[in-house]
Amino acid sequence: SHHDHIGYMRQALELARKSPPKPTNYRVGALLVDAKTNTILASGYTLECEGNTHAEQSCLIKLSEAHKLPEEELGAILPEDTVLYTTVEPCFMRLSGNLPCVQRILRLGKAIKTVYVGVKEPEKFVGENNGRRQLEDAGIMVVLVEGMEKEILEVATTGHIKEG
Ligand SMILES: Nc1nc(=O)c(N)c(NC[C@H](O)[C@H](O)[C@H](O)COP(=O)(O)O)[nH]1
Ligand SMILES: [Zn+2]
Repeated sequence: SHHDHIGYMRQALELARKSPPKPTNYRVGALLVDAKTNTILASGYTLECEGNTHAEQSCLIKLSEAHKLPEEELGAILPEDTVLYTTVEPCFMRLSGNLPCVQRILRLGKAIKTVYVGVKEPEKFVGENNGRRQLEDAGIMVVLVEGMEKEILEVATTGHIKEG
């Protein structure tokens, strides 16, 4: 139910608050959840893992380390009802040139069934984010969990220079 989604999105937002503010990215929190058993498989926040990492990417890196598998092979071990919660929708392009999280999700095949997002990505860095379309074309549902947009964006943009 929406209530459960809000609960997980709140947890993801708490994770986002751990991210060190930076003017060139967003502070995001993410959870990989087994929706059948309601258990958290991995959590992550922006810059948690070594290097210039995204929240969703950090979840996958941690699972990759736990299972001693390359990230792109995690589809083999993820439960069939795996879903992703992320406070900001997965990136489709990154100014750093690193592999976007939409591609990381797509290369896992059918492993991730649904992506729950707290907000669409603002157009500040890369313009209109069309990643949602790529996910849906691959049969992955993208669901906007409404009600937390303001606080998610406040946390996401803490490191940004405020105009005016
Ligand atoms: N969903 C999502 N999770 C994150 O953890 C994060 N930082 C972003 N941010 C999206 C934004 O478009 C990119 O941060 C910029 O495009 C800069 O790219 P880098 O992050 O330096 O690779 N988006
Ligand atoms: Zn990303």
